[in-house]
Amino acid sequence: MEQVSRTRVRRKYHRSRHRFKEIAMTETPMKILLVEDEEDFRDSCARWMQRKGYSVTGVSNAAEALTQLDQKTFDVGVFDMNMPGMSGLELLQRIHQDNVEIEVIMLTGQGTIETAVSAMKLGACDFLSKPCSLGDLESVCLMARERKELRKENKQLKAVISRQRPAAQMVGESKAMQDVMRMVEKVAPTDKPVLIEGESGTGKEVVARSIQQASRLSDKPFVTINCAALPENLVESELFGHQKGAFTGATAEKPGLFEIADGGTIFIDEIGELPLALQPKLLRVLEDGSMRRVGCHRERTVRVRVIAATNRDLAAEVQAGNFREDLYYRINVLSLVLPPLREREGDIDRLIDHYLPKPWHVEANVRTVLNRYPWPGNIRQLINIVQRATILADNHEITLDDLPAQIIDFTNGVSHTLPSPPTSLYVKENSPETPSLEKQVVLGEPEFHLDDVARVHVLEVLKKENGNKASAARKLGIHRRKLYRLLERFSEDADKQPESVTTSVLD
Ligand SMILES: Nc1ncnc2c1ncn2[C@@H]1O[C@H](COP(=O)(O)OP(=O)(O)OP(=O)(O)O)[C@@H](O)[C@H]1O
Repeated sequence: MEQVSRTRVRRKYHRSRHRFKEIAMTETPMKILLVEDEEDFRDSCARWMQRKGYSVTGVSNAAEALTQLDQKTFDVGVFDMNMPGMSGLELLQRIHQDNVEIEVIMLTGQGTIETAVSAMKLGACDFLSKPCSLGDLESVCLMARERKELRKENKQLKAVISRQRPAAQMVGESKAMQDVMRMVEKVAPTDKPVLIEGESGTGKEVVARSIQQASRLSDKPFVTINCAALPENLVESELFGHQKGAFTGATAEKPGLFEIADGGTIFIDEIGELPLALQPKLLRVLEDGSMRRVGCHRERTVRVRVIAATNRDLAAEVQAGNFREDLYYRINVLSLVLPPLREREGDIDRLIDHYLPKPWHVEANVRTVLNRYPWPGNIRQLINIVQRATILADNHEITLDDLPAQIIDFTNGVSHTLPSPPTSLYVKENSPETPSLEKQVVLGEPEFHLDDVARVHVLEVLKKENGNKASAARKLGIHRRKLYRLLERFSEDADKQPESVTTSVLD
């Protein structure tokens, strides 16, 4: 037994010696609790480990060990099996009961299989038969410490994953939403990729979560990534992970979201923003589950269900050469199109009631106004307006005064002449005489363009934030990059407009 144990330790030691040395040098010094009643062995062992740069606390019995464990945290405990009073095994049992986070190595005098097996059953991560070389002891301590780090990382990842999984409640009884809910039920049980299309704020992520929760992978990880929220160069390492040293700043290896989601679901939001150069890599993982971390040659295989979302017209992006056609067909096996809020009859009131805290009330005329507004920012915008109103209003009653000017003005223009949203809106040139942007919305033209409503709203918010794009993006509930893109688009549109229809805020 002794021989087997030593050979095993040596083999592991030589295999990973180099790696452990690296860890030992780069991380905080390993903290070891050495519980050993033989004073000579304890002292020489502690001195040797300290010389190696580890922090060692040596005690002679289990009671002292428990006192130390009460006061400090340790990475690794080295417990002698046979000690007067409480044995090493009993000490191990005790710390197991108390949920102390420490990896334990048992030192056995006799080296019998039985004692080693009982120690492992009680949660020890390794054992060594005495007498043992200090080199072997160091090696098993380093392995134990690595195990502790991995456990910690695993816990953290699980915490991240569960935090990302709040209950997804889909409110909506309109015909349009009932159709969506039926589709969710249909697509959920398959493992096929799903593409969710819809304007910003229509609930694409909520629908993705509902699909995951109704699928057989509901108890497996659900991880999300928003391609628009990350700089291009980070998207790859977030999705696929990286090796240590793969790029400047990659100080440690890191698993990607595909590995974290292995066995579960990944939700790729704003997939239309995925850099073209990365698209073949996503295609591969969709085709056969194979992928490589950035900077690593080793191929890994994962099984992950992909749900993607976009608020762009992906088919048009394919036409424009911004999105690969083969990837488009791969992710578009099952697709769902979310209707904008203005097309969900009856849902605005339901959503107001859902997001309005008790005991708040909304005056009837406020509901009328909110039902007429076209909601370019969809449900997200409606939630913001409701929350804003509850901050401004008194006596738990929301009145017209508590709504933003752009919403009131919009409805004022239509209330007595048009029963539904106006047929056209556009922005006039901004001159010293012209009133605020929201007042420049001109109604009654032959066509209704939602883009123009969005432009007025976005520019108004930007103006209110004194041109500060970061805070305007926060106010709008969109990412800064999205705001830049919108401004770019508005600017292009403005170039195409007759000269009198430009927006000076863009300049
Ligand atoms: N059917 C719904 N019922 C209740 N709340 C909803 C519903 N759909 C969306 N929401 C809420 O609206 C907000 C926006 O939803 P979500 O983030 O899913 O939209 P999105 O389409 O993914 O937006 P983006 O394209 O900007 O990422 C969230 O707060 C979400 O909880």
